[in-house]
Amino acid sequence: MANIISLGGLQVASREDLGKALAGGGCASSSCGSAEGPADMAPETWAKVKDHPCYSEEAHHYFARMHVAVAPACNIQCNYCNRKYDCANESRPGVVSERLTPEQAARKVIAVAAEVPQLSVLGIAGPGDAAYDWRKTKATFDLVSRRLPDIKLCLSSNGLALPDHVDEIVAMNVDHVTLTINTLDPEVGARIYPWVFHRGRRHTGVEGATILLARQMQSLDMLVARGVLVKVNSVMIPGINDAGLIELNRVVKAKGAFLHNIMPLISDPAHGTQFGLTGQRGPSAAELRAVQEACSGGANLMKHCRQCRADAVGLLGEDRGQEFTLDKLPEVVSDDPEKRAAYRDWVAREREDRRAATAAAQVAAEVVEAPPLLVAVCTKGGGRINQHFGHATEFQVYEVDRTGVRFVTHRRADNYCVGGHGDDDTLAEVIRTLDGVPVVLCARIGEAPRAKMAAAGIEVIDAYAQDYLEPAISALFRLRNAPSDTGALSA
Ligand SMILES: C[S@@+](CC[C@H](N)C(=O)[O-])C[C@H]1O[C@@H](n2cnc3c(N)ncnc32)[C@H](O)[C@@H]1O
Ligand code: SF4
Repeated sequence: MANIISLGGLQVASREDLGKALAGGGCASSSCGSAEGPADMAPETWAKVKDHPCYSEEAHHYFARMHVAVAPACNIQCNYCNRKYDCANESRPGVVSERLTPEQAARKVIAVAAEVPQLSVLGIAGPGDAAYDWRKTKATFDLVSRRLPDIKLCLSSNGLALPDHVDEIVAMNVDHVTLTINTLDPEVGARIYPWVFHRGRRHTGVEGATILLARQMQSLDMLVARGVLVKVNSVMIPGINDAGLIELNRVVKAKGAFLHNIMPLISDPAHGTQFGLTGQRGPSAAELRAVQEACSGGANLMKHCRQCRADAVGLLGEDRGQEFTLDKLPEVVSDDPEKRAAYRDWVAREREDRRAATAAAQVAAEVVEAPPLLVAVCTKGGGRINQHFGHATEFQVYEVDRTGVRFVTHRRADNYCVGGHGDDDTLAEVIRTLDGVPVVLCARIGEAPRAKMAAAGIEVIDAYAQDYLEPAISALFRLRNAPSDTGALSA
């Protein structure tokens, strides 16, 4: 088993086989395109983010992250958070199946790294606060970095305790930190944070929110000054902090944040949070998108966040955490860095091909005069249309026009197909999920669900099976809007 590589259910014996298995068709490997990253990003920054699934949308098609639940304690209370330590079935931040000691966590990371060659990042995102529960965070990072020096370390914090540990964070080579900052206004903060605990005292209301905000700004400044890439998370809470998010985006950009992740409040009475119990709703997809669009020109936005659990394992959008619970870990774990190195090598060549194919398709699409089109794709990784429609638990939505193909968002849907049989209720849920998206690209679909989708006004196309996402979407756009004299690709 030492050389087996698995990706999204595929198991292959070598890097070459992995390429073939994922590619099916599409481009052959070549060395065209540029490995330097996006034109507007310094090469040294690209080197830090190119394999980080949260910091690069492109990377999230190839690389996996894992969180270990070593930091249960928290120094503030957020009205949207209820941490659960033994919960297997809720998929939201702050929830884990089991808390781990640093030693258990290190054993788990080594076991996952040996099984999942896509693993590139270890994050500590609670379930409490990684900077407040610092001793355990640091012990875990120390153990893991000694055994797995190629795995990037990152952490997530509300910022209150973080200034006390910035120098240790830098010394440990943690070059990605997520700070949650929900508002610049302490009056608004008082409606989100009932209390904060700082320097041995509990502070409530505007006083607590003022202390928290000052420490968050200090954390951001200190991290940026030391060259750490900062992602700012903001939870969008309609009627409470939404009006201030555009200004917040402007300010964190001015202070040097690398990314801003405006994410929807998850609120359900069953979660037992204060907001869930008082009926505070989360934003609709349209409300979230409107704020994100209004932020254009400000800090770059992360739009591919899956708001994962504090013990998530795998590619974003898949959670393999239950495969790696403590009871399933071998007593003695050994690493296989060769497998990860081979995988990264393969990804580098794949990315070159994908970029070259995207650039060629873009040139062809530039002639088209047509309004933008939204296209959903079914993918299980690798940047390709390689998933059966009935196996998709989420759809990735792109917008295409003559200027190019842009990732917009993902939309979750229940898996309607179990054992090859469609279920009408779940198909109806998929149709609701895809509201406003007229086309889906997938690897395969049965005739019955295709007809039902068509009756709902959504065309599902499997003619681009195994192709890279962007070139396929460009080709479709061109086909739909082909100038009459040029003809078009056929789908
Ligand atoms: C569980 S926290 C752990 C890290 C740290 N304590 C913090 O708050 O940044 C991870 C992220 O989940 C977010 N989060 C927690 N509960 C949420 C909810 N109900 N809806 C949306 N985001 C939530 C937090 O705001 C934070 O950005
Ligand atoms: S700071 Fe993080 S862990 Fe603490 S209550 Fe808020 S969301 Fe939960």
